Amino acid sequence: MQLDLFSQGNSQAQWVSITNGEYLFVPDFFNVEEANRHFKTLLNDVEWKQESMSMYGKVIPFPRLTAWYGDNDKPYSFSGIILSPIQWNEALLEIKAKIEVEAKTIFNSVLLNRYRNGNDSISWHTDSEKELGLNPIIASVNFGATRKFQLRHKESKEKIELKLGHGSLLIMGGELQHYWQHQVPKTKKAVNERINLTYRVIK
Ligand SMILES: O=C(O)CCC(=O)C(=O)O
Ligand SMILES: [Fe+2]
Repeated sequence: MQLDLFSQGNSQAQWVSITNGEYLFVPDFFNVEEANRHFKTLLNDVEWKQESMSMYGKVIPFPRLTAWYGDNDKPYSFSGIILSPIQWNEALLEIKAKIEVEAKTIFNSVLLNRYRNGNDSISWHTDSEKELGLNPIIASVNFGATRKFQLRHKESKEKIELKLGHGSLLIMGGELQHYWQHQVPKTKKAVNERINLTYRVIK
């Protein structure tokens, strides 16, 4: 098969077509030195918060730390909470510039999740808030521990599992957010911290 290098980003990864969506996975998008540097910087420099949500009159802390950065001040609603972005820092802009080439998309915000151990997780959901528009491109960057990322088709219940490791990039596109839910399940294995960044375009 002939690769059309000019129609691609800077890696040679291929988009994978699935029923009702597509994704591109680049396991070593950042080399180890870059990934180590970003991981350390993000652990220290990001204003990590313990957010919580109210359900049936109870306050339930999210099983992870979060932060929301971006270049506009449109508030963003997520899992029942409203987040206002903090202005970009240097590390987040450096990562943004690199993934924009691959995604052929200019992002204006990023949601960060910090999974402190195997007990931290994110349960089944779609990234289909109306601020993201139709068929959003979402670029997910991973540093630190490898965790399972699962996709599940809403109708057929088909499952796809990826292991998102240190320095990897996963871009989701097409109709994927409308037809597939995703999660990072808890694990009983001893796992170190992991940081995930999902770059998004808020309309
Ligand atoms: O941590 C991950 O890989 C996924 C995070 C996620 O799905 C989200 O922030 O919406
Ligand atoms: Fe998500």
